[in-house]
Amino acid sequence: MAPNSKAAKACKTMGGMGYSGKVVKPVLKNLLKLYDNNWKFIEEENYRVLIDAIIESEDNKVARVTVEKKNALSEGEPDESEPPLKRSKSNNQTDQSAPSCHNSPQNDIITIGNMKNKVENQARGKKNMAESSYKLRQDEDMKPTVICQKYHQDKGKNHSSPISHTGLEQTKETHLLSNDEYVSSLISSEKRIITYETGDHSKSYQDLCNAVIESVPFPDSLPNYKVPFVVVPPDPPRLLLEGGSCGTCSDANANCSTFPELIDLDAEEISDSMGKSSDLEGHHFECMDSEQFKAEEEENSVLNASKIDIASSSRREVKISLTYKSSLQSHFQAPSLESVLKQVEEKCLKSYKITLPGFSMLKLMKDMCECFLAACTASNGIEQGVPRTVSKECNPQAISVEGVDHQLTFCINSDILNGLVNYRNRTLIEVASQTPHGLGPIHMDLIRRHMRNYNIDGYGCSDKDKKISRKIIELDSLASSSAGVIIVQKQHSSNYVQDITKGQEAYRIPLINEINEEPLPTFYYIQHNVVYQNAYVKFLLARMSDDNCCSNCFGDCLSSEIPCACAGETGGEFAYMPGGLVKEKYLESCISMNHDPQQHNLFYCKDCPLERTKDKRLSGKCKGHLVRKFIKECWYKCGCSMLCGNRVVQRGITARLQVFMTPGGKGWGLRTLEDMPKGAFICEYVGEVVTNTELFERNVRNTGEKHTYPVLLDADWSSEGVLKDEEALCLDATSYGNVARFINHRCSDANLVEIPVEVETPDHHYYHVAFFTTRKVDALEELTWDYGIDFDDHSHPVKAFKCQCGSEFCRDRKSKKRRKLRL
Ligand SMILES: C[S@@+](CC[C@H](N)C(=O)[O-])C[C@H]1O[C@@H](n2cnc3c(N)ncnc32)[C@H](O)[C@@H]1O
Repeated sequence: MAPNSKAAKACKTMGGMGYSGKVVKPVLKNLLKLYDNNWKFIEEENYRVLIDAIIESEDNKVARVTVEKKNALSEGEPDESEPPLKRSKSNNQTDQSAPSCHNSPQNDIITIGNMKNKVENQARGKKNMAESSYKLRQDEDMKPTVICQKYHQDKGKNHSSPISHTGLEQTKETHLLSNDEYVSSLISSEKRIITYETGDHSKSYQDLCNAVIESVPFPDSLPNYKVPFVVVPPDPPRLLLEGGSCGTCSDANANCSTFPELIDLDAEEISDSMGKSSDLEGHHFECMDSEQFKAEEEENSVLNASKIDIASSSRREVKISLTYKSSLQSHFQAPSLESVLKQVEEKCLKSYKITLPGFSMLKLMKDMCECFLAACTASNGIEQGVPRTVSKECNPQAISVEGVDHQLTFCINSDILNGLVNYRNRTLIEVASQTPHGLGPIHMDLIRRHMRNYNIDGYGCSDKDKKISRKIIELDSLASSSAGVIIVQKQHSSNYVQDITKGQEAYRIPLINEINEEPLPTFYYIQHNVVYQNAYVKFLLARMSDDNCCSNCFGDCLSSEIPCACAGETGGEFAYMPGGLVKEKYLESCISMNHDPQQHNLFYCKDCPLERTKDKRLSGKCKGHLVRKFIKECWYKCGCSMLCGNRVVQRGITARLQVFMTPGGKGWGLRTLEDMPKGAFICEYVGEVVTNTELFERNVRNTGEKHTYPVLLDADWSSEGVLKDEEALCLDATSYGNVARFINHRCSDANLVEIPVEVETPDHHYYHVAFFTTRKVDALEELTWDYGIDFDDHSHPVKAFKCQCGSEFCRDRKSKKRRKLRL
């Protein structure tokens, strides 16, 4: 279309919205100048940029009138009521949360501990953890995670993504400025700005960089420069999906259909993000020079906060802008980017004792960009065909989640459902009479996923229940694109917790109990292992030789043709496929180790610490320890990026999980809310790293508990010969743990297998226990792993539980017999 007709069309469209040509033309002219006559940016999303600019220009007019009036008033004119200001694009916005990874004998896993005085232990544990390599957060994050009904009152509390972990309030405006040509072109293609306040730097840095060793705090105070510096990543990160802008996609059709998944924001968050991001976009598209910026800074000198702005574009660029605002900025001079980076580097090196030889502020910023993109696109899911993103276009009215009762609104064909849907003799769905506008396939997809995540699956676990659930889920696929009926579903649950992680994981992990009145579990949710006092886990950089890491790599190691040094552990070949799934042959060998340990390399120690711990007086015969296969992931010291496909476990949980009360007497269990392919990472087993001796003492101290949560790390025994009791390490998730503590046991045909993952230590004394799927797992299936319990071994001081796994290969003969008799 010729430019003139484009302009005429724009004016006509704006005219339809009540803006006269007189108002539209100057704004349009400015925009064309700003965007280098690139109509694409102006036209997209039905002239959204133009509308925003018009509103802004109108606001400015009103503001000018107000100022003039005030001036006139101060000169003695009579007071008149001020005209109400229209919504301002750049100011008075509220917070927006960013959207944002045995086998053998019973000895391999000890399930003997009991925790009687949990609260006492938590307090004690907390106190004693001063020497931990990972410092536990001594603040509200450390309050027990799943406690009592108080948690339900936390509704509306912002859910923080890994990036926006701080969950801090925002100040009311944001500036991204640069005179740089490249930056201005970047600005013009921006689609999203997310603003974080940099109040709690250590936390946000820790989360952003996923630092696995000691947390390196983010610079406490950013340099007092008014013009923010902008970091432009040299190449678009390779793991991103073609055409995907992350976060808020301004082009709903283009992007949301590519990334149909919606992160569960509650109503408040959604409405905040709706309002905020559109405003931010409009604001950030402006490219101001330092003078303008200065003027605006002074205008807003009431604000005294530092902020980090992160923006991504449809061209898959990420921009980070750090702004420090101060009211005392009279003699401002813009520094060069290099000098700023240099100063910050020096500050980091000095103040935070960062001794990494290759530390660079620029790299840190790049990592931030990559983390941001990773969080937005959750590449793991993308690779598995379950793309995820947060979209503000996703019809905010459609989803609202509030405390105990959450409500979903979705669209199904009125021909199919009319009236009520009953489920288990109760009304599950009522048909309301509103007609939704424009609920298309994108929304349907979102809704379908939400239905899965939130409600229907919570109503039972039998196959029959599942079928009904699925049937209801399927109904939405029959929906017509626009005509339909809004179905309002309410779920009243006696025991429901929105997120047991309290925002620590990338996705919420809800807990639901529809079975009984079992009290909610009490423990501290932690995302990473913490080292208890006596456990010897020293993460020394010096021990990590260059042979152990790929310092020359850049980006995603898995995509390079020649595997890097990290693949050395798995015979020069990476254990992961490019999408992050464990390779078939590798997975199969880990599964077969568990099924048939005798066929594998077993190490028998002469004086088995495990047997010793069972009974101090007797030195029982070692039952053998598996010489395990390890996955080595690229590490902190490696040159590759945070998005590297060889950092699957480090990136944390990306699967949609739910803790639920099992119907078969196993207590709480964990299930997936989405189909998972074979070889997919589910979660790490996280807990306190304690010595075998400490675990034994804990068990003695705390008897009578129904459920226990320890796991033994025994992989080093073959390499170092006999380990002393105090050296053999265990993970105890009883008081401090993550979601893996809810995974129940299943004999032999469990759908998860544990694989040891080496991250920060080259020996196998300490490592990460990661769970991967042994086969394709359907949504709503309970996740299980084989604890390796020998139910015939009665020498153990604590009796093994009566296995209710229901597997045809159940090793608990008594349980099997009992079940048969019942049948
Ligand atoms: C790591 S916890 C698993 C979560 C636990 N169900 C809960 O409610 O917290 C291990 C405990 O769960 C129970 N459990 C796990 N698998 C079981 C099974 N197959 N049969 C019976 N109880 C089981 C046992 O009490 C065991 O000590």
